[in-house]
Amino acid sequence: MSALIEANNLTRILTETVPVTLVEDVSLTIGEREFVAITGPSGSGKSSLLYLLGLLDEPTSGRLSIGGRDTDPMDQRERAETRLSMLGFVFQFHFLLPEFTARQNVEIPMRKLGRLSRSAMQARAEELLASLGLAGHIDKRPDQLSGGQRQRVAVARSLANDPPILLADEPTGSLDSQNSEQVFSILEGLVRERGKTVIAVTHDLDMAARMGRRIHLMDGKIADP
Ligand SMILES: Nc1ncnc2c1ncn2[C@@H]1O[C@H](COP(=O)(O)OP(=O)(O)OP(=O)(O)O)[C@@H](O)[C@H]1O
Repeated sequence: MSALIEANNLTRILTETVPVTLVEDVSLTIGEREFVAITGPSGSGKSSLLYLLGLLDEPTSGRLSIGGRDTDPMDQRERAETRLSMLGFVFQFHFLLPEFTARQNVEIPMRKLGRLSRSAMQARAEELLASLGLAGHIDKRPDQLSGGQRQRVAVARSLANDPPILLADEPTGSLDSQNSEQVFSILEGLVRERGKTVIAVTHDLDMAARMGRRIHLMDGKIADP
C-alpha cells in the first residue's frame, strides 16, 4: 500500500501570546483506500491536525508528504494546487456560497484548478450531484435545500477535482440521525467503491468503530483510545 499521507513529528504551536501547543509530535502514515477516524476529547487537537494534513495550516516543525511529495519546500501556489488536486474538504457546516446554485458551488474547486473547459465543469458538477441523489436540485441555492441535501452538495464539491483524499471535520455533526447515516454511507461508499481515502474527525464513537482505523488524540498527541 503506497502512502498518500506521511507525517513525521508534526507539531503546531501558536505563539501569538502565550504559546499554545495544538498538535505535538504526530507521526502517521495513511495509505490508499483507508477510512480513518480521528477521535479525542474536545480541544485535543483533532481539527488542528486535520488542517495541517489538509495544508490549511503549516506546522511549526515536522514533515508532511502528500501523494509522495514533501510539502515543506512548496510555495503558496504549489500548496494551493496540491490542496485543490489531492484533497477534498467537508466541514461540519457546509460552507456553500449562498448566492450560488448547487452546481455552481460544485464548480468552484474546478474553476480554481482551471484544468477543465466551462462545459466540462458543468457536466462534471451535474454528474457528481446526480451520483449523490441530487439530480433534481442542481439549480437550487443552499437556502432551498435541506440540511442533509446541503451536506451532500458539500460532498459533491469536495469530489470536484477527483482528489484521492477527503478530509472531513465532523461531517455529520450538524445532521439528524437519518441524514448522518446517509452522509456516513456516502463516505463509506467513496472508500469502498471509488477507492478514496477518507479521514474524518468525529465525536461519534459508534461511527468511529465502523471506520477502518482510528487515530485517537489526547492533548495534541496520538494516544491509545
Ligand atoms: N487560534 C487559536 N488560538 C488559541 N487557541 C486555539 C486556537 N485554535 C485552537 N486553539 C485551542 O487548541 C486546542 C485544540 O483545538 P482543536 O480545535 O484542534 O481541537 P478539537 O479536538 O478539534 O476540538 P473540538 O472537538 O472541540 O472541535 C483547543 O484547546 C483550542 O481551544
